[in-house]
Parts: sequence; structure tokens; C-alpha cells
Amino acid sequence: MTSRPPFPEVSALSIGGFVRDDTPTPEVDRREAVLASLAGTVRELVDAAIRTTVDDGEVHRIRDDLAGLVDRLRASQLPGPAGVRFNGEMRAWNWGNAVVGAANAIAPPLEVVHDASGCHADVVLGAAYEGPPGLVHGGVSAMLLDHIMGVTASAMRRTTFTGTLTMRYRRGTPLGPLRLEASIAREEGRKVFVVASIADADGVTVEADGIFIEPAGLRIDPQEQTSA
Ligand SMILES: CCCCCCCCCCCC(=O)SCCNC(=O)CCNC(=O)[C@H](O)C(C)(C)COP(=O)(O)OP(=O)(O)OC[C@H]1O[C@@H](n2cnc3c(N)ncnc32)[C@H](O)[C@@H]1OP(=O)(O)O
Repeated sequence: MTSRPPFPEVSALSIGGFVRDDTPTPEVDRREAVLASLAGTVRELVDAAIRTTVDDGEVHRIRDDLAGLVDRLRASQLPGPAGVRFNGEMRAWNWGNAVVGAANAIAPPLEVVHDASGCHADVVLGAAYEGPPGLVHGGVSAMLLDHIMGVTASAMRRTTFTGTLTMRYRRGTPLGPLRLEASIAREEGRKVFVVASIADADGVTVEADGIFIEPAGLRIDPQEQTSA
């Protein structure tokens, strides 16, 4: 088993936990595609494990096979979580992120699209996201909205963290195809006020509003941005 690290050494520069990593973009894209294909199959595995009706002996044999696969993946591991990295071209990657991480089978994953009014995402949630029977778990709805609202507040030009998030569950959100939308309502200094929703084919099921804050230590001076 080779122990060659997949990436060159990370350079020393790190801002607020965001790690500068000068891996060339084509190499990031290549590795991301490889990990995403693994995560896709693991996601299938999670759904299959929830819904399987095969007999107990077969479940035990599959468990043992999977334990062997876990050992193979453990042969070379990061010392901690995947974190958030970016290179000199501002290609960023957060492969372990709970909502969008390319390598994270727990992430649906959400594919966030920036549009004229903010962001939207179309997603299909299956059995792994169930809370009440046939419905999306309320915490999952909050997690997905939190993420798309944070991306909307960050607007590809700053980093914001969730300060306050308020949810209104108007009716149950059915598992299946859903649309998330988010937009900025207003801004006050480092505070960005964001509104968002989840809808199924019959309309909105969940509404949210939140205050996202650009931490003082991560703030990019607008003067510097315009003079650059
Ligand atoms: C690939 C790349 C992807 C990168 C992009 C990925 C986006 C992903 C988005 C995911 C979102 C998340 O899950 S983020 C993770 C969950 N959130 C967190 O862990 C945040 C934890 N909290 C913090 O770090 C901090 O408390 C902050 C940053 C929220 C605020 O700290 P601060 O910067 O020191 O704020 P401070 O100076 O005290 O206050 C500034 C102003 O904000 C107000 N303020 C302060 N805290 C709050 C608050 N919780 N709720 C409301 N308002 C608040 C103050 O009253 C003040 O208003 P005024 O006096 O000026 O009027």
C-alpha cells in the first residue's frame, strides 16, 4: 500500500482555520472527482442499509465485508477533519462539509447555485434524512438552510458565520425533490440578514431568517478590495 500523500505540502499561510494549499486546480478537481465517486457509492450504501430486508446472516456477512473496506481506507488518513482549503486561484474545497462536502456521504450533497437574487439548490432527500414518517427531519432542514443562507450571506466575497437562525416549520416537508432558496434582506455593518425557504411541489414548507456575521478577524477591508 502506497503512503504517498495525495497533495504537496501545505504552505504555512492559514487564515482563521482556512488553509492556504497550493495544490494546482486541475489536481484538486481530479482528486475531488475521485472522492465524490466514492461518497456517491457510500451514500447508496447508507440508503441500502436503511431499507434492506435481507436476512440476518446476509447482514452479518455484508458487515464483515464492509469492515475490510474500512480498514483499506484507514491505511492512509488525515490526522483530523478535512477542513477548508483554498489555492492561489481562490479555488476552495471543503470535502468534509456536512452539507456540500464532495467526500462526505452524509451530505446530500447540496449543489448551491448563485443567481440574481441570492442562491438556490435543488435536492432530493431520501430515507437517510427522515424524521417524522416520510418527512424530512427538522434538524436536517435547519442544517441545509443554514448552509445555503451562509453561502448567500458570504456572496463569494467574504466569510460569514451563523449568529442567529430562526425556523418556521409551516407543514411537514416530504422526502423527495425539494427546492431551497435564499436571499439577502439587508446588511448592517458586519451583520447580514438573510431569508430562505424550502419548498416542495405544493409550495413552501419551511421558512427561515438568520443573522450572519462577518467575524472581525476575517473581515476584508472594502477599501483594500477596491484598491487591489
Ligand atoms: C469552500 C468555502 C466555503 C465557505 C463558506 C461556507 C459557508 C457555510 C455556512 C455555514 C454556516 C455555519 O454553519 S457557521 C457555524 C455556526 N456558527 C458559529 O459557529 C458561530 C459562532 N459564533 C461566533 O463565531 C461569533 O459569536 C460571531 C462570529 C457570530 C460574532 O462574533 P464577533 O465578530 O466577535 O461579533 P461582535 O463583534 O460581538 O458583534 C458584531 C455585531 O453582531 C452582533 N452579534 C454578535 N453575535 C450575534 C449573534 N449570535 N446573533 C446576532 N447578532 C450577533 C452584535 O450585537 C454586533 O452588532 P452591532 O453592535 O454591530 O449592531
